Amino acid sequence: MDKPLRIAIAGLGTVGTGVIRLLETNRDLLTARAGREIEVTAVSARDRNRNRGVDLSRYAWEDDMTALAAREDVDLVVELVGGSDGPALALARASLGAGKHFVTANKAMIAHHGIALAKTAEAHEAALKFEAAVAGGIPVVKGLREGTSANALERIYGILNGTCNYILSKMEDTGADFGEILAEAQAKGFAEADPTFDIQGIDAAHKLAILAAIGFGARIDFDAVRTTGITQVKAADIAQADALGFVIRLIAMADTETGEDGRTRLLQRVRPCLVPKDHPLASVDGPTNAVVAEGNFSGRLLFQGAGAGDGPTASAVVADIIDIAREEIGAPFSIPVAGLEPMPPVEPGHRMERTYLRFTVTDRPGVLAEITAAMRDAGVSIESLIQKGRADDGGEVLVAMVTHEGPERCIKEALDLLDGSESLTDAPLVLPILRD
Ligand SMILES: NC(=O)c1ccc[n+]([C@@H]2O[C@H](COP(=O)([O-])OP(=O)(O)OC[C@H]3O[C@@H](n4cnc5c(N)ncnc54)[C@H](O)[C@@H]3O)[C@@H](O)[C@H]2O)c1
Ligand SMILES: N[C@@H](CCO)C(=O)O
Ligand code: NA
Repeated sequence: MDKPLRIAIAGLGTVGTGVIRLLETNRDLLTARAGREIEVTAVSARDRNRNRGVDLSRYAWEDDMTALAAREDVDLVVELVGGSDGPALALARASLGAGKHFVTANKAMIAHHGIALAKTAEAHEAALKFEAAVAGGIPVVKGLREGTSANALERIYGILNGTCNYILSKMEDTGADFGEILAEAQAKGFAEADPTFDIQGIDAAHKLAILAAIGFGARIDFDAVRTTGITQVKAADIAQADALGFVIRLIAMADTETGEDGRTRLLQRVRPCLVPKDHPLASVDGPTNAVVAEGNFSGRLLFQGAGAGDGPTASAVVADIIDIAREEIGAPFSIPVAGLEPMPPVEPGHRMERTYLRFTVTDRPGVLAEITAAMRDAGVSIESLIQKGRADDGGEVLVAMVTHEGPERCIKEALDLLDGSESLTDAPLVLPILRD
């Protein structure tokens, strides 16, 4: 048998502790699959004395995690700290620069610095792997790098944030308020250290940018992801969507089109959408994630499973370690960095969509006429419209509508016409309807 693969782990929180537990529990099976032993030699985290329920006494401890990269007894560094910059990035640069393989669950860092890190990895013939960074335990990075590699992909889309999905599906089941469910998701260990990354859609945007790069051969462009989170979604919208035959999910989607200049353009967006109840993504509940990839020969593929949590995320981290033990290095984004194409973003105004719109308005005569006139003037055709009762106190009521399919820019024009209207008491909510 080959020499053991010697690894160091930085970060011993939810995921780091899960990795240690998995390496211990499945030791024999991992040795057989990897073809050699996987041996932890050193670890680093903020607090040496915290009780994590795992025995760390056999491993060397480094207070400064960057020191792991310089250790002679380390072949591979695993980063489970988080943060796009700071110590995680310093560790990635130092490790790859020293020719050590590098495995991470850090989507923020890969979304911002993945290309530069992949270049360093290539230059030093080291592996850079991040299966756990996207959709936790689901092997979707591998699925796109290997499973769909024979296809031109038409679309990649799915549910990439477990916290938002947990909140939305819990709101659906219980009618409970947003805030208290977010606290539950935090307690269960799904949420990011700063949960605004989850609820504002930023975490899903990090993951989408990574998948788009792999799936479309694009240079990662995180700044081009058009991102809307779930904070504006009310329990009333969920009930309304239900009555219309939909659920609400935070959907991340990327596709491409050819611009007038002949260049391939990339559209990446994260937004809450109405999902028809018979769509496979509608039954994805709780912290589960799901990714759909549509290949020109494979047809629609659905990857589904746990997108967060210690066990599933550890499973993805250790799968990457096994690949490296087997010397399956590969290009981090499927093709060498020089081959990744810079793809300018699509301006999506011409895209055709059906849309759900919700207005919170003052309950007085003429309000509905004002809204429908704006729709008419902007060329938006209304498929159905619901006004929720009368407010007893003459206060606010909710007006919801679903439009026929039309160019996205018309919706924007209608909202611009209503901008500043004294009838609207809250910003309107616009939710596209996911098409099959
Ligand atoms: N929790 C999940 O379900 C999940 C799923 C997929 C990916 N991730 C990613 O995995 C990474 C780790 O997430 P987590 O949930 O385990 O986080 P966590 O907060 O539970 O653990 C982070 C660990 O890093 C250490 N750490 C943080 N800052 C440090 C610093 N400046 N110096 C030294 N040590 C430091 C902490 O002490 C802790 O041990 C993040 O990049 C996260 O986005 C998490
Ligand atoms: N905060 C992330 C963790 C998994 O990446 C989520 O909720 O999906
Ligand atoms: Na994954």
